[in-house]
Amino acid sequence: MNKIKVFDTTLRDGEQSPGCSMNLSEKIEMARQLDALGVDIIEAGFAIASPMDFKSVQTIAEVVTNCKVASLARCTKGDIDAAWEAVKGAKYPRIHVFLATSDIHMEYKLRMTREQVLASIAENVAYAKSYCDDIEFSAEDASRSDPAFLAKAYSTAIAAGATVINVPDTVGYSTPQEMGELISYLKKHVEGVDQVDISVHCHDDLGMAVANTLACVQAGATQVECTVNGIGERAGNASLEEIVMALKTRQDFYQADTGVNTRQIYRSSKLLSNITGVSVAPSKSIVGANAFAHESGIHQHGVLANAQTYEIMKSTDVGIPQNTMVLGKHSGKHALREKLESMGYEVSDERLDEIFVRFKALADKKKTITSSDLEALVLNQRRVDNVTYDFVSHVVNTGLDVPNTACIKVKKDDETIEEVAIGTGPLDASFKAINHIVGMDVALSSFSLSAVTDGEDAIGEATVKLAYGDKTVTGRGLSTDIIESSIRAYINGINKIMGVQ
Ligand SMILES: CC(=O)SCCNC(=O)CCNC(=O)[C@H](O)C(C)(C)COP(=O)(O)OP(=O)(O)OC[C@H]1O[C@@H](n2cnc3c(N)ncnc32)[C@H](O)[C@@H]1OP(=O)(O)O
Ligand SMILES: CC(C)C(=O)C(=O)O
Repeated sequence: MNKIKVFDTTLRDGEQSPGCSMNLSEKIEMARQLDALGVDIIEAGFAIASPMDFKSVQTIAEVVTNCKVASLARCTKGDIDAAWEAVKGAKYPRIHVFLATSDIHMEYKLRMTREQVLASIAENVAYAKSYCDDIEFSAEDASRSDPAFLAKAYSTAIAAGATVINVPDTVGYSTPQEMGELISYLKKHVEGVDQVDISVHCHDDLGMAVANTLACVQAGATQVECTVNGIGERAGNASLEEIVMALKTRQDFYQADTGVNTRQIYRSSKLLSNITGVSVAPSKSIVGANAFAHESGIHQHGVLANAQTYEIMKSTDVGIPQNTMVLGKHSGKHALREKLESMGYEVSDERLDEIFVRFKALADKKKTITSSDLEALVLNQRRVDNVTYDFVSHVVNTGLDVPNTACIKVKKDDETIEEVAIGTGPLDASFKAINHIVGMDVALSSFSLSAVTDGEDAIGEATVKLAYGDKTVTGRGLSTDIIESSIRAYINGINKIMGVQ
């Protein structure tokens, strides 16, 4: 089994992501979490970039106890001095020196010839080495560089003292096959390559950062550079959680693993989202809200029988306490029964069928059904067990300066009865129409409405007190539509009066 070192650059490349800037205390909190996560190296920042960046690299170097702490530096003495000043207090300091090697970067950005670039690498890597044993050299835009020249650049860096050579796909241009082939090529053509770690740093512009990273591992890379939640410049960096879990889950294929404590993955992801205010997409691999959630009935049935039917990882392995069964319009009876039982409701098959019908009707209106929705459904089902009148539909016309009218349709036995009434408001009109249907002069003595579940599509519960002769009953109704829940409550009350009679 090959041990792959994890170089986390959430606090440097990750922070270069627009909207992901962190202040000093946030960076320290995140660094402590990365330490607990068990990454091998934390790139804490780019010390020359600003006094705050310098201070955060310096403080992180002091507080982190297990991992190496690196600072980025251009090939300039000033950058390297700042990087060393910032990391020198670390238990295991590293200076990360970089210079671009692609023709386009050298010509337009650096305005340097190939010879000048090689000379700068030799000089600056040696200068960094005069401070620190552990030196990483990155050839920026390596994947778009001439491979022969790239090999020379890395050979020069190793000769000057580099202990890690990093191969960035800076603009996320490469394919997995190309990246794998590049690593194989460098293993053959870089002098001294056997004495150093080969690292890979991929960006996600074409959505291939993780695939590219894994292809490099297959080809012999021994360090992977990545960020929590995949944050980073433009479309982001390779995501730490995806690489780590791919290696763990497919050890049979990659024959490699990391030293990351995967149970800290979810906590790290959450902390970063809380700090930056940038949340991950629900469908994001490993840490997205839906990564271990099942809504469709066929999948839920499978998972209840054996989680491995639809889960290739255990949620607990990434620190998510359990997988979730989301009840919604695609769910089936197996999951509904399981949920009801977990809430303490033992239901017969017949009763489950009844609840299931109402559940599906509600799920068509509401995106997800929560425990309190379900509770409301079950309890309401009990209340209407002895039904005389069954609500079918309503049409209400209401507005300012127009007559409020309601047309209510109910079922009694096999007969459908419909009545129209005018009232002072939509509910008064509806209740009058119901009174016409049942042929009784029932009086409404009180009415209240409350939300029993949360969110935009919350269920409203209407409660009515109805008086008829010497009888007073309470009726309740539930719906995401408050007029419907009021009508249901009124009909529920009427049914109770009929029951008492
Ligand atoms: C691929 C990557 O992620 S690389 C890291 C990118 N991250 C960042 O840039 C974030 C932090 N950066 C900064 O705060 C600023 O860019 C600083 C402080 C580093 C430099 O700021 P400035 O001095 O104003 O330069 P500016 O950013 O405008 O331009 C970059 C300069 O660095 C030079 N440069 C770029 N890379 C390197 C390198 N590896 N080695 C030496 N010089 C380099 C450029 O040629 C340019 O030089 P010039 O000023 O002589 O034209
Ligand atoms: C500095 C290097 C490693 C980098 O961030 C890149 O090339 O993307």
